[in-house]
Amino acid sequence: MIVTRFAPSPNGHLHLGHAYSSIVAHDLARAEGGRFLMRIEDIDGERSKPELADEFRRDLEWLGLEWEEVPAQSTRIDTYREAANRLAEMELLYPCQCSRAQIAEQAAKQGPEGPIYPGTCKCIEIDKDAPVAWRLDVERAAERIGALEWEDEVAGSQKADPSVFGDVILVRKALPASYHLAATLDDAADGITLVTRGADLFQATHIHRLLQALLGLPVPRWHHHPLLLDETGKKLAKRRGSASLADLRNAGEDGPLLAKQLRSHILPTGISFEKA
Ligand SMILES: N[C@@H](CCC(=O)O)C(=O)O
Ligand SMILES: [Zn+2]
Repeated sequence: MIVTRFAPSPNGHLHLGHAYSSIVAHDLARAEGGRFLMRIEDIDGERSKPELADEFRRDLEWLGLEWEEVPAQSTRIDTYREAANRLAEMELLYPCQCSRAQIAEQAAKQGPEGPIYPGTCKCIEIDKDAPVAWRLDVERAAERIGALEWEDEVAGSQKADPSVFGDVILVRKALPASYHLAATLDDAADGITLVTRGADLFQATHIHRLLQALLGLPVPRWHHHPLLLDETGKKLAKRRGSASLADLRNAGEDGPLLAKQLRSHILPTGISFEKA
């Protein structure tokens, strides 16, 4: 059976892009008589605002979607810690105390999400009194596992290229896990068979595929859908003034009609799909 999910982070309001994403995931599951889950990804420290989760539920309901909600990430901290310990025992993690500024200074290469960390801390003694993040030694991990592939319903078969982000952080300073570790573990625990999300997370899948191999997790398929862009050609974001679903809902807009239009790729003026 097909199981999809919508996994919003409660650090800002949902906008049209999220509406589209949740509808795509919902419909892909429903078309096959499968299950559609919502998981609140609330381990972003002070950026997580738990009260937004309730707003998200009202937004999805307003769109006319039905879902099963699985436990939020904040209830799963032990499983993240356990997985990080296993990777540490495999000697695949190393501590890093660099600041963003230091990394930008050290980096020689740019990745999809900014400077690639050059591994400077691999052999450095850590300061026991200062916060530590744990990075995956990607080259070592990839060597141990060998070549990997993954399947995207939209883009086709992919050869995993886990080095795209350099040595990613798996355990953040003062936070139990990074997005990569938490989402990969949760998708497995939730029995997700089709990971559905925006194309902005396409590259992240290379890392997730490696983590699955390292941790012996089942391998789903992926569906990375096109993003919605605003009138300036940038992806929708509340901080750039994109209307939130809560605003539209409170203004009395018709949620099911909006859902129907998004399904037919009819977008409000100024909004467009990113070209693949
Ligand atoms: N929580 C992530 C999405 C994670 C995912 O779909 O893998 C976000 O809101 O951007
Ligand atoms: Zn470092």
